[in-house]
Amino acid sequence: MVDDAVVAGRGHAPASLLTPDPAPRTPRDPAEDAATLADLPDATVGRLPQYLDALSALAESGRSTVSSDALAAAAGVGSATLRKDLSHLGSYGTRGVGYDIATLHAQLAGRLGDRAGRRVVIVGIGNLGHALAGYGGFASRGFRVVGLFDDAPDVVGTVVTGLRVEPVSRLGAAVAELGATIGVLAVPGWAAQTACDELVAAGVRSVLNFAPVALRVGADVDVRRVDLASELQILSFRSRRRDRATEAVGSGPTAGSAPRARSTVAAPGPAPRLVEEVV
Ligand SMILES: NC(=O)c1ccc[n+]([C@@H]2O[C@H](COP(=O)([O-])OP(=O)(O)OC[C@H]3O[C@@H](n4cnc5c(N)ncnc54)[C@H](O)[C@@H]3O)[C@@H](O)[C@H]2O)c1
Repeated sequence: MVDDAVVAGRGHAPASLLTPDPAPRTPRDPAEDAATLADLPDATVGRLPQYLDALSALAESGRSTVSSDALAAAAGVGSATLRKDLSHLGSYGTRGVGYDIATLHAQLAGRLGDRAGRRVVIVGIGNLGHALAGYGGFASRGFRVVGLFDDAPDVVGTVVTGLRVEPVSRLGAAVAELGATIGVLAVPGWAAQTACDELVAAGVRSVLNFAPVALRVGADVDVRRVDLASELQILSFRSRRRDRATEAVGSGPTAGSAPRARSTVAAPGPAPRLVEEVV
């Protein structure tokens, strides 16, 4: 039997900002809620975790309010972007005071759904599965890892961060028993489609896929793929493009009347950017 344990660990949100689980749900008008969520641009949703991290850090430093400029700087986005994002959520702050950190944190966390203590199962408990099972960042965002699954006989039955690894044949029954709504795939690429199909058959509609393959799913299933190798490739490409642009500036017609040697270091780099893209 799988223990219903919260994986403990280092958290991003200070205790004062964490909502206990199960959390009291604020009564809302479901129709209004659905409309608000549907209207929220994906790019805004993608930045909400950055705002949450920044608010947590500000709360940890003892602050109770923050200006939009300071919050934007802490989150690494432009002020106009932050104000626009928060206006989608109906958060405008108070002139001269800014935003109340605890209130805004609760509002953003609620919009992202982490007040519901959403339950996560991980399929594939190898190197990555182990690391994910012990990742404190899930718990601090209100996600509970409630089930671990694998198909290797030497892995099934072992205990990882307090949870006993179950055979994938138990997935269907266990997902229902555990109330899991999110599945994390940490299996090899060749096994990912089958494992995904098993998750979907078990009733899971949200899948975080770490395997380096594109998964085929129905329209009612949401898959997010995390691929660190691709991110490295993109960084590498951008670095090459930056170097080429620097070279072009150094050797172009506006570079001066005297012929210049091509150089990759002559031109000053762009001003440091605060924006850090989330993988
Ligand atoms: N996205 C990323 O940035 C990133 C980083 C590291 C690894 N990965 C990917 O994550 C996956 C796991 O990597 P790893 O290093 O942990 O591999 P691993 O070999 O250590 O672990 C894979 C685990 O999956 C299990 N497994 C295989 N088929 C299964 C199935 N059908 N059902 C259930 N369990 C099954 C294996 O028994 C094993 O325990 C790979 O696809 C790898 O490419 C992605």
